[in-house]
Amino acid sequence: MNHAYTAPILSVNQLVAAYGQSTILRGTTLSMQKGAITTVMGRNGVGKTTLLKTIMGLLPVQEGTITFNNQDITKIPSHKKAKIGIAYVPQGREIIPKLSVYENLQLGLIAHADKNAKLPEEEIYHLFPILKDFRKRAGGNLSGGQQQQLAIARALVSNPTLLLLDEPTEGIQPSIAQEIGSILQKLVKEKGLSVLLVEQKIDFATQVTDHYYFMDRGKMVMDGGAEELNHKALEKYISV
Ligand SMILES: Nc1ncnc2c1ncn2[C@@H]1O[C@H](COP(=O)(O)OP(=O)(O)OP(=O)(O)O)[C@@H](O)[C@H]1O
Repeated sequence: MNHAYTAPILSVNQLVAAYGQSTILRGTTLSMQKGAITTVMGRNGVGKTTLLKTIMGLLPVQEGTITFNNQDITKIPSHKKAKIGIAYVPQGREIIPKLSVYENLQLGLIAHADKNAKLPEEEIYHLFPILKDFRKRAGGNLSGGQQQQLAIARALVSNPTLLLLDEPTEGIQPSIAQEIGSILQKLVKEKGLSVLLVEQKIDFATQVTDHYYFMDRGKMVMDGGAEELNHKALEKYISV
């Protein structure tokens, strides 16, 4: 595997994690460069979501280590991980449907390290203008793409340096997906954010990623720079 990184923000080393008796991560190893987008690809059920959950501390690590900014965070619980700068946008977004857009955004403050922090409304609405127009609308009344933007915006409210993002393009229109891709690239470029993305769509991944990993049955089996993202090779793995 190619590990030409100089300053990893996140290193996952030989991670093993399970749901009860069912082992899903079987020695997963990954290294992420600061200020870049790293994408994990792979078929359904190979353990991509489980990897994000384990990094976030929602599933215990059985073996292996997770290092974030040179700090061993293997055993740190998820709420503490949020406070040290890791944010997680799960698959399905988890917008609270009855709360307004504004109230959903406020929930992001819970994870902020500074308990007196205020909602950075201007910054959020600059990135996601649609959320300003809809700030009083119930979250449940937004389209899938708008909910995804809200979920990312809410995660940014905690001021993370690492964003874990699970299939943001699932079920949304290609044009909105492209918009989300551009916003992610902007965040990386302007704020130095690092993004660990789980994604099944090769077109989206090639649009945004700096480095990719390909996962199969709980392990990384291939990785490389964006320019090496080979459609044919990946399609062979991705198509079931
Ligand atoms: N809460 C759970 N309890 C038991 N098994 C689970 C649980 N969640 C996921 N699994 C199983 O773990 C395996 C890996 O699931 P995971 O969601 O990590 O895969 P994935 O690569 O993200 O796929 P997808 O794209 O479908 O989300 C699957 O076989 C799944 O059925």
